[in-house]
Amino acid sequence: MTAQEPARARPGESAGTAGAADEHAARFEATRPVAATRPGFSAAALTAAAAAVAVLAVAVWTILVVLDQPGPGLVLAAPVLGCAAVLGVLAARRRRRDQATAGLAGSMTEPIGVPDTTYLEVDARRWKGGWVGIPHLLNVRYPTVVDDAAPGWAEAVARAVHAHLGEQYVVARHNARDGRLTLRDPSRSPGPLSTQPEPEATPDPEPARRTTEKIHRPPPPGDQRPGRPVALGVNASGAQVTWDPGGSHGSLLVLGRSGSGKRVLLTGVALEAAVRGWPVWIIDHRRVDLHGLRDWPNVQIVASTLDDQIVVLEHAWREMESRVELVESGTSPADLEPLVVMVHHFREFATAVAEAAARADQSAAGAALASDRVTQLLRHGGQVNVVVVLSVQRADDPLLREQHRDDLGTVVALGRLDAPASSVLWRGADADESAEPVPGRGVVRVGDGTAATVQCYWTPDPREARRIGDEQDLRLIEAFRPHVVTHPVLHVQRPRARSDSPAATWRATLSGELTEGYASAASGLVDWGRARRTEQSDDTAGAGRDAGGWSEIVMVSQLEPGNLARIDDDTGWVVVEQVDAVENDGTRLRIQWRGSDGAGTAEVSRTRTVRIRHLSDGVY
Ligand SMILES: Nc1ncnc2c1ncn2[C@@H]1O[C@H](COP(=O)(O)OP(=O)(O)OP(=O)(O)O)[C@@H](O)[C@H]1O
Repeated sequence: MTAQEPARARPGESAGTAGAADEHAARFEATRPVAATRPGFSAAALTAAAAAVAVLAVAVWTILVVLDQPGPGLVLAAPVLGCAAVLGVLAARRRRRDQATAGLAGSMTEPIGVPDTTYLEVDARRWKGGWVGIPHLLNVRYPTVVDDAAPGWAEAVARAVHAHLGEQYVVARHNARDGRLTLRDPSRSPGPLSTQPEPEATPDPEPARRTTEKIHRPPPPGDQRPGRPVALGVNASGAQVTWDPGGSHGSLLVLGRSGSGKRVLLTGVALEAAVRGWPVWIIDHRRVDLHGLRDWPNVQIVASTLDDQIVVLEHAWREMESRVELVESGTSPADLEPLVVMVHHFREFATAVAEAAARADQSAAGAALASDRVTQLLRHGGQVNVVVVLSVQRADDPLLREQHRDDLGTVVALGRLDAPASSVLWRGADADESAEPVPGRGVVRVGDGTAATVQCYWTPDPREARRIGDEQDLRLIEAFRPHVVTHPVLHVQRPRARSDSPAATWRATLSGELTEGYASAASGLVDWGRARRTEQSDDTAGAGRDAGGWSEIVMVSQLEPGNLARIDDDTGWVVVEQVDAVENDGTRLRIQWRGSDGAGTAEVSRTRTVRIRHLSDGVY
């Protein structure tokens, strides 16, 4: 052990020398908790309260007897005495529970590795079974100098508690940095969450290292059952945690501060939805967070300007309304394909809409447009397969208030929550639930079910993955690329505003439409429709012909003979004739191409990106 290492405290171990033992004791001494903080009234406080109430009852009775009113005296004193008796009983139970907790702490000193129970704070909760009962949740604080890094340390503590109480416990959470361990009765763990590994779940070979490393999203199974739940991540025991968009808790709210992993989780959800063939509409309020999903097959639109975002939200709401009408006229909801509507940074978006409405002199209804639409989508969308996925940054967001709680479905809270937020979010039931501030680490809760820790899967942004060229990320992205585009790209078409006034612009925005294909004024990222139109305008005979089709960026390693590609600016658009490996160079490919000005060969890095064009046949 080096001088910097913390003392390894194991009762029963003989310290090498008296000096070392003293040093060890001194180090522990400094970590002794000042006073155990226990929630609720102490047994002494309850006893004192019982005595005070009993004295009050006797005093009331005595006064009324002196006033020659023994009957009313008895009527008044009896219930007060009853209260005193109840307080006395509670005090006695509290004392018994404190004794049981002290016994529990005693059973934990050895496996935890502290000299005695004064170094531990044991907060025992959810007592059930009999008058005193046994606690079903144990929050333990121990000194951070304890050596808790050994494999199986936390499980050994759980076993010791099991031996002491005869009730089995599992490790719900272990925060080594702050010296906190939470044990709970395993019967609480199952619930709506999938705590058993799904058949396709990839077992984590090194669970102990999960705290620090990315866990890559498992590739989609060959069998693309549309109803298959969406994987979110893994729980503390390595089992896959999933979200069922088609279930009764179909919407997903992702809560977390900046950098906690909201964008990464939303990217994963979008890819999972797209590979199932579901259309995905995205409102990306910060404009660039999810723009890597633009042009991704089945992601129909990533709206980045406020006007476009309002149109997308309006359309999602209209889509929901028309689906409701369909169901009313006899269509089975099961026949309605899921539509995933994602709003990243919902609160900022709603505030921006309210400000735009105020500038346009709109009524309160205009200002609340985003909140109202989202609330209605949350409330009714699930019944007609319009699935809402939202991200927000703050746990005190009005959306999380009590009146919306039943509509929220599945909630993933990433990172650490402060106690009041946690208590509001989990309705006080698991007020201690909060995850460590590790990116992607969170607590997930489905409806009113049990909250569980989750490490969300890492999902790369498709565009970033291509730019960086990380092999593993690129493989993952390719595994998720849908083979067939079942839902064409959409763009917003707005009527021209009658004037430049904010009110006219607002009205024009609200009557905007979502139209198939790319906008003619779109950026160079989506140039196929525009390029075709330009060529046709030169050729007057071709005017009015189909201008469908789109382009996308792919890696050179994805090029196939027959692709229409722009290998570089010199070649312009050419047809790929053959793609071969370069001898003795695994990093490059030889591409034979033919263009309008002749043919040629180019040796290009496998991971370089090129743009290819597709005709609008719906098939990649
Ligand atoms: N599941 C994850 N596994 C590993 N690393 C992650 C995970 N999620 C996020 N990260 C890391 O954290 C960084 C920030 O994540 P992300 O951009 O998703 O945060 P955010 O909550 O969307 O932030 P903001 O609110 O500022 O947009 C990522 O770039 C990545 O490095």
